[in-house]
Amino acid sequence: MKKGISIHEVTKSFLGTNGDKVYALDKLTFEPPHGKITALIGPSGCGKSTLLNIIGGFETADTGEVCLQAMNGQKPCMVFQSPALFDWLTVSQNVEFGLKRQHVPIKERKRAVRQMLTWVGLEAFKDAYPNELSGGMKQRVALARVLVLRPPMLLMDEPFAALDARLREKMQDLLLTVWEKLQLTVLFVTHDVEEALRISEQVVVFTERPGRIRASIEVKKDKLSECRSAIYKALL
Ligand SMILES: Nc1ncnc2c1ncn2[C@@H]1O[C@H](COP(=O)(O)OP(=O)(O)OP(=O)(O)O)[C@@H](O)[C@H]1O
Repeated sequence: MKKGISIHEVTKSFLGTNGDKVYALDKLTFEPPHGKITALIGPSGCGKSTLLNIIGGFETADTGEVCLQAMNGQKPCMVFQSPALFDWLTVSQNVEFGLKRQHVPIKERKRAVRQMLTWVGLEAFKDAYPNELSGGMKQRVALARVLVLRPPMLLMDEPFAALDARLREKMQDLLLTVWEKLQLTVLFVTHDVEEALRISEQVVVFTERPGRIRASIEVKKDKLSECRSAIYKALL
């Protein structure tokens, strides 16, 4: 069976303040490469978050289809710009939460949480509460909390946009390290061309609203300046 995700002619509208329909996406079709990181970039309001919300099951498309093949019934997981942790739970309890809900046996749960906290470098903070953590640390907990569920696909909506430049780079490195271990399919919304070039193997540039795909650019690490120019050209 074919693996991965395909998005076919997805259209989505919302009701505007004057009662008219506002089209966020218009017959959007694309197939993100399986097991790779794809960056989605485009003008503000062109429907990038709407697309992630439809894939994640938080919104429904008016028409069109999103096919999630060979995911064994598992759902994609989403990471937002603001980490939204459970403030009353410790770091390890936050990471454990989803596994507990899935009734994963306690021994297995603890082992998975320990491993994930090591991956994101938060072992020393396992008993801390979210309000004791910096923004970057909270985002690492948010990442650990979804990765521990071993999702086949990760949807990331400007996850590092609120962090300062140095921390953002550290988080990008962390994402790449984790991605190398898990090889999951990632859709990553960003406004930052350099971030897209650094983390992804493909950059999809959207048109103005209603969002369609203007260009799909393969990132070749030995030809970064050509890729950069192609992205800026598509964004014009
Ligand atoms: N729940 C909603 N109700 C009404 N309009 C909405 C809703 N969600 C999104 N929209 C509208 O749909 C359009 C696309 O929004 P969306 O958030 O998907 O864009 P985006 O590309 O992610 O934008 P940004 O880059 O600024 O985050 C916008 O015009 C937005 O105002």
